[in-house]
Amino acid sequence: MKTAVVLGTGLIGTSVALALSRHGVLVLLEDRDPDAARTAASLGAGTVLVPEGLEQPVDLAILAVPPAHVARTLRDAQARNLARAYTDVCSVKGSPAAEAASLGLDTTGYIGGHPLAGREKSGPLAARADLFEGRPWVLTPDQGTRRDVLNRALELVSLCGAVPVVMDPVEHDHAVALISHAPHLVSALMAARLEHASEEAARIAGQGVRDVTRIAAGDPALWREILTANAGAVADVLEDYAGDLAAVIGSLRSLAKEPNSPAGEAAAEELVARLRRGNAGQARIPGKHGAPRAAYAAVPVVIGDAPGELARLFAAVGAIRVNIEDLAIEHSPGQNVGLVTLYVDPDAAPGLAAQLVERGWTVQN
Ligand SMILES: NC(=O)C1=CN([C@@H]2O[C@H](COP(=O)(O)OP(=O)(O)OC[C@H]3O[C@@H](n4cnc5c(N)ncnc54)[C@H](O)[C@@H]3O)[C@@H](O)[C@H]2O)C=CC1
Ligand SMILES: O=C(O)C(=O)Cc1ccc(O)cc1
Repeated sequence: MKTAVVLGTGLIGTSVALALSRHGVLVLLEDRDPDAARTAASLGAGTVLVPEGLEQPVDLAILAVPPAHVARTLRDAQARNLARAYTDVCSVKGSPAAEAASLGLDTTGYIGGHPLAGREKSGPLAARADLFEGRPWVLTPDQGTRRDVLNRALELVSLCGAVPVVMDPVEHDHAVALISHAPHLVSALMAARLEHASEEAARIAGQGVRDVTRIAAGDPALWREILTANAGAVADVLEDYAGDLAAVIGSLRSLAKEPNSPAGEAAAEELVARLRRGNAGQARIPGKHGAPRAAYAAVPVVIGDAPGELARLFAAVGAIRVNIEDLAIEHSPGQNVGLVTLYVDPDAAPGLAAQLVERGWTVQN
């Protein structure tokens, strides 16, 4: 790919443009908000497209606009003969394709796309060239999609460092309802419980509540569009969730009323069964770069809140010659220690823990 146009230079469009520019692709930028395109250009994402600026169609146009704008942006771009192939990055795939068909557009030159990577921030200033590195990128070709269009989209995915996954649009929308859209709402509803929390409660917030609510910081205007475009599938997931929630509340009420009775015991068992199903579901989430989650052993190490502590720990693990496969850091402001959980080969874990203790580190059991 030598040339591309990015239409919509927000978080995702600018991230794509940065990745392509770094690979030497000449990228032209356009946004209905001229400031967004200028900002993206100033970040090194490409050059602002001027109306008379295109002598011939570019190799690929990437539509990175909100869901309800995809089909109309495709119509306008095709009318301007902007590109030889078109794709989008929208979080839903069924409705833009249906709208494109109903507008009578040339859908042979268009392939739906969706990078499964994002941030809870919007706009070009939140963009990152490496946002898609190792992440799945769904493509939804249909029987009419031209082979050169599919290949161009595959090249885009590869230049962004992502992993292509081919899916049917309807199957995609059900999948993202489960793994992205319903979780977003659950996160938002949980975070909303904190709106009127006392100062004291907010101050002691730890890593768990941060993990559960991180995506609740997303842009409500964009999420309104995503949820509108996938409302039925998201409602299906949340209906099942509501059933579980009602059962859990029932168990907790029994426990609160008579914890030491047979009924309380049954309620506790019921809760544990649901927590175990949570363990099982969580274990289905693939590890880094989409690889199957390996059974790593966790070695939790307490570190002091001082500059260079993390580097000192890594150097110690390196000297013990153990590879860190994954890492989690728990740190709550106001506390003078943090907990670093090192995930390592299970065979190496006991030796690593013992040697770290020998070197003066505190390893939790
Ligand atoms: N935010 C996220 O984490 C992810 C978003 N997506 C999808 O990427 C697309 C863009 O989302 P973000 O970059 O997050 O939003 P954003 O709000 O950061 O950027 C959207 C940009 O599109 C521009 N725009 C809106 N309508 C336009 C039109 N008709 N013509 C030209 N420009 C127009 C806006 O001015 C804005 O600069 C959406 O379809 C979203 O579903 C996909 C993966 C992750
Ligand atoms: O922030 C995160 O972890 C996300 O998962 C963001 C995200 C939002 C919307 C998408 O269509 C894809 C990814």
